[in-house]
Formats: sequence, structure tokens, C-alpha cells
Amino acid sequence: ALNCTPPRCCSLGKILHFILNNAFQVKVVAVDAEMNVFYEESVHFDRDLPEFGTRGGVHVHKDGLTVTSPVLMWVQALDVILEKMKASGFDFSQVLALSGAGQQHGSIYWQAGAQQALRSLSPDLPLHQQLQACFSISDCPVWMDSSTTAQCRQLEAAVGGAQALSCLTGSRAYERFTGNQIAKIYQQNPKAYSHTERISLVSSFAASLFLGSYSPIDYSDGSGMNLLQIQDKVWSQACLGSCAPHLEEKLGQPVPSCSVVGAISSYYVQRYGFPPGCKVVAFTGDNPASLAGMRLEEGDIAVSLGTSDTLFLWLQEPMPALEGHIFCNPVDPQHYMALLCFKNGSLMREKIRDEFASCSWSEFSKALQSTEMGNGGNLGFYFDVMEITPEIIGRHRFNTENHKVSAFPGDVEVRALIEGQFMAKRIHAEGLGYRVMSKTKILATGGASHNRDILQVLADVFGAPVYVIDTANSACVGSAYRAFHGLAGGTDMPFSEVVKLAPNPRLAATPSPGASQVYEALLPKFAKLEQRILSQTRGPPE
Ligand SMILES: O=C(CO)[C@@H](O)[C@H](O)CF
Repeated sequence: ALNCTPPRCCSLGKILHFILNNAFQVKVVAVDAEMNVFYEESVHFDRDLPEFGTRGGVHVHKDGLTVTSPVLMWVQALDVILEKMKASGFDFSQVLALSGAGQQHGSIYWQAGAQQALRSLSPDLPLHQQLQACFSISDCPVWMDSSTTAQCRQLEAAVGGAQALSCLTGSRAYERFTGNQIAKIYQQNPKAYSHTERISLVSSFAASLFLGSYSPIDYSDGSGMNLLQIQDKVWSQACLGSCAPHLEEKLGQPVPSCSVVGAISSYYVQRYGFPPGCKVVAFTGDNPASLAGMRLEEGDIAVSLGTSDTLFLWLQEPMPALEGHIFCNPVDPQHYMALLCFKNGSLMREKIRDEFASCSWSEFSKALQSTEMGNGGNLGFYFDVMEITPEIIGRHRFNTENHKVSAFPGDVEVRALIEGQFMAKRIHAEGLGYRVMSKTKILATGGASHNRDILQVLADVFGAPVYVIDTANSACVGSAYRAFHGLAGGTDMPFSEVVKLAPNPRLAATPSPGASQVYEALLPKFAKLEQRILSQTRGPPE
């Protein structure tokens, strides 16, 4: 789309992913050559496809652990959104490239013979009428599933333990990760597994629909399977062998995330008017696509301040650990990205606001304004629900002599919460190999990013400027940007160069004078106290 002639050529970012309120949907954005979003559309599974009976796009099974989505619902949602676009007069003939993203870890099981059906789609019929018999598993496991603990333990044992698996694949075994899900299906439904000719992720499944044949899995989303060696970017034979037989041939070979995987199927050319040369760029996971949509660069960190707080890190030298997830970077094949999730996010901030700032964000801000950086050495850990990073529960307060105290004055509680949340983020990010650099930008998003005083603490703790961005469409916009990147030649052209025209984030806070001195002194102390709580609240080390 870079050197195009028509007045508006564009790329499409298509995505199967969840939005802020956890409702699942298919969402589309179209981005023109000036990187402006000029078209958006979405289809909500629960509302627009009620015949599938999902809630939040999924079925939670009676065991409370198994969570699946009907694959034909996703297929039909694509039919619906393309028909909506057609009915709205969207000019498909100007789409030079498309890419997309899918919720990570989910898996789709194509029945033997399905590729033939994909390759011979009739443009007179919708997809869902032609793919009815193409799946050996109709209810696909998705990222909310937590029913594979046994398979996780088997996988870790097969490769020498949790840390060994993390060094190999970027994460220790997690229930939602695809290898463990495949292992469960092989063990519990061997017949369906043997009738499966191809296994896709949600991302490569969506790309396959557009390609009209099986799309390969990209390195970045493939890093969320506990199967891909993230350094060599090849499947780990030890992991494959532990999960299920003949697995490599069902997965196909992984490809760089910026790869053009082919031209769009003639089905879309004839049915919707896409140009025959429209390129399909490898689809990826929603989080890697969000990193692209936020245009994160080397040294940057994105902080999504939501119900739970999520950190997106750009890493050059990852240090795989027993927490967090390291994925191959979706826009720079030499580098990596990491996700870190902190469960006690906005709900914890709201509780402290209610208890110590009269339920008012302006009182909360006043408390931050009236207390000094470093909070007089008072440090707090606030986990009203079991925290993920690290696994601690409860509220723990320490005074400047490192003595436990049961309470702080109201204003000090407020600052202790926010400084503690951000010091924890910096410490655990650095534990994965992240380093603040002179060019570091912190991109803040999510509810709390509207509070300037909270962002000031974030800037002070990291010693870096904080910018705010709207990420409602980040995964989708990131997919459209990646489509442009693939079109521009992928690895030969830096992603940042391709998307330099995109709108810039707004500067919201810069570090206060003296912030580095204050927090360079406090961070090691905070880390030691966190380890002290951990050793007190869980048994002896494994
Ligand atoms: O499991 C996750 C990441 O590891 C979630 O963010 C899913 O990608 C959401 F779709």
C-alpha cells in the first residue's frame, strides 16, 4: 500500500479477539496509506450469532475448567462481517493486503480432506455452508481453559522441569498453552485426533480462511504453545513428542510473522471484489498484534492499566523465567516480546480509593500530590486476590526500618499502593531481561491512564516519559500495520519505517527531578521485601 496509485489503497486488519469487556467478537479496521483508520466494523458472537448460545463468546463447561468456542461460529461471523462490509458499500477492490490476529493459544482441528474443501470454495455460497464437515473437533479450546494441569506436569517432566521448558519455549507450562491442549485432545479423543490433518491456532485458522488453504503458524503466536523453540524458531522435538504423535506434520512449519503467506483466495475476489493480487500477511496473536498497533520499539514498555494490569515488553536478550511469557517479536525477527500479568490492577486501586480517598479519584490524586516520591520509605504490597506476579495474597506494609506495620496514614496508603504496583512492574520486567534505555518510552493505556497523577508516579518509578494511547483497536490496527509491513517487504524494511506516518501517542508525564535517585535506592529494598513475603507465605522452595 506504500507506492499505490489509486486515491485510497489500504490494508485490512482482521481479528478474532476479545474486546475490553471480554466479549468476543470479530472486528475489522481498514487503514489507508497515510496510516489513518477509515473503516471499522464488528460482529459480536453472543448478540449476532445467538444460535450458538455462547456467553462472552465461549462455553464454560460443567467442570468449570474446560472453556471452548464453536469453530463454526467463528466461520459464520466472518461471513456476517464481510456481508455487512459489502452492504455498507466498502470498496474491497482497494485492499492491497490484509492481515489479522486471533486470541492466543486457542486451537482448531481440521478434518482430513478439509484442505480440498478450502481450495474449492464456491463464491455463490457463504463459508459456513461449505465448511460444515471440515472440523474433527467442533468445540475448540480457547485461552480461558484451565483443564490441562496434568498435561502441563507431563510436559515439564518430559523436558527437565518448568525452568527448562521456559528456557526452551519462553514459558513454563500453562494450562491454556496449545501443546497441553493438543495433548489432552489426543489422550481423551484419539479418534478425532487421528482424523485431524491440520491443527491451526485461531490466528492461522483465520488466515487459512482467506488463503483458501492452510496458513502456517507465525513465530510470535507459535511462541504461545509450549512447543516452539523461541531461539531457533523451530518446533521442539521433545515437546512435540511429549504432547502427541505425528504432531509436526499436523502443525506445518512456522514462519516469520511478517511473511506474505500467499494471495487471497479467488472465493473473495469473485464474491466480494477483492483484487486478485491482494496479499495475505501471516496472522498472529492478539497481544503481538497489539504490540505492533502500539508501535512499541526497542526499549519501550506498554502498561495496560485495566482490571488486571498487563505489561508488554520489547526484549533484545530475554531471560525466560517461571513467571510471564516470552514470545518471538512480531515485527522484528531478531528480537522478542514479553507479557507480564498483574491480577491486582484497577479493582485494587478502586478499593484503596474507596477506603482511603473517600471513593473519589480527585481525593486519590490529592493524596498522591501531597506525599513525596519514595513515601518516606514506607512500602506496601496490596493483593486482595491471589496475585499472579508473584503468587502472594493479602496486604503487607513495611516502614522505613523494614518493620511490618498494620496500617499507614490515608495519604501514605494511596502512594504506597501506586508506587508498589509500579515498582513491582519494573522489578519483574527487569527479571525477564527488560532494561530501561535512554530512548525508552512508556505507553500507558486502560482506565487508570486517564489519571495524570498516577502516570506521574509511573514516570518517576521508571525514570522515563509516559505517553498515553488509545488501544481499543490496537490489535486490529496492529494487524493492518503488519499487512503494510508484509507488503513493503517484511524483514528487509524496518516496521517503524513503514508505520512512521501513524498518529503519535500523547506525552502525559515526564520523570520528576531526583526521581531516579529515589527509586534506584528503593527498588532493591522493595524486591527483598517481596522475596521475604514470598518465603513466609509459601512453603520451602521446590
Ligand atoms: O492468554 C492470553 C495471553 O497469554 C490472552 O491475552 C489471550 O491472548 C486473549 F485472547
